[in-house]
Amino acid sequence: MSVRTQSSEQPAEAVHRAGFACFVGRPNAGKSTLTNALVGQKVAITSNRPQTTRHTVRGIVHRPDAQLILVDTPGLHKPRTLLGERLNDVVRTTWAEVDVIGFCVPADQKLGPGDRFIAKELAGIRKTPKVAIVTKTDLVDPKVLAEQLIALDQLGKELGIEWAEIVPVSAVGDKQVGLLADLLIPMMPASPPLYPEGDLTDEPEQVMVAELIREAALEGVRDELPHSIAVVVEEMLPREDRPADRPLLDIHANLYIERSSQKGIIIGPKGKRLKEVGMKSRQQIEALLGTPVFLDLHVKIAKDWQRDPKQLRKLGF
Ligand SMILES: Nc1nc2c(ncn2[C@@H]2O[C@H](COP(=O)(O)OP(=O)(O)OP(=O)(O)O)[C@@H](O)[C@H]2O)c(=O)[nH]1
Repeated sequence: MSVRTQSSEQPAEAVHRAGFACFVGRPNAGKSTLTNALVGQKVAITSNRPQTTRHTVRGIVHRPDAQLILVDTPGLHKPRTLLGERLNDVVRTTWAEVDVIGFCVPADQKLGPGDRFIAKELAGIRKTPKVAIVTKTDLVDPKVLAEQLIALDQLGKELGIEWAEIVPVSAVGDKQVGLLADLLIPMMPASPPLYPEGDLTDEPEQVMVAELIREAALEGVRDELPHSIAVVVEEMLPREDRPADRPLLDIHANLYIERSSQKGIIIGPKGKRLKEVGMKSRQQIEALLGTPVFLDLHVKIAKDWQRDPKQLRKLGF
């Protein structure tokens, strides 16, 4: 077993490389946080609750000799609803298309049935190289980390997966994140840059804005409304008749819930909660887009949207 540490030397390469990598792992494994750390900016929303990520968000790591495009997929899980099935399809399609798959396992939790379920699926995808990544190494001592690295190595042998690398990282502690990029880049095909320099994501702005609103809306009510919130940005338009040095972007968004009984929770007493959601997400959107924003946010009921194909399509799934 070879485990990578910072001291490993990488041979210099003259050829430009560009390609796609995706991180997989059970919910809460730290995939979104790792994507953000690699890209150096918040592109995927994170939370301490599983299954936050619904959209395939790409982050782009730029190097003089390479572009590494990260595809952040939702966690693969046993489907209970139509939404669950769709999400799993998205995950498998992504796996078949990328140049390398990073299998993420948190250092602070023993390998469990959830990890095995995903690893077994991975074993079935023969062509794509796989890298095992132990995340959140800042949470454990070296002994526990070593045990986790060995467990991953053994899991690979048991299932017939040959890990191209086994890499421990801490996205929060910024340990070995750069090294991970160094290891993934040589696995990319020789290719000119696929995105303009400086682009960090190709996710449409409206989707990222919707995700920021959803993240703010979920805060504090996850227990009551675990997966019942969807957000659609209906319109984003620069306000007319504004002087060039004082632009304002008008954003109209709808926040969908499944039942009228959930409305009170989202809006809060005298609309206080919704106001806070609006204020908080507006600040994040302004930081993301670099322009002042007027956010017009409405709560709507889309009855049982997670089970209804028509509604799912409308909400972008
Ligand atoms: N201490 C520590 N916590 C981390 C690290 N990486 C992620 N976390 C935390 O772990 C939780 C889950 O992280 P996410 O990045 O949202 O996990 P995910 O795998 O994308 O989760 P899903 O979207 O549910 O699939 C969050 O509370 C993170 O702050 C790390 O390197 N160290």
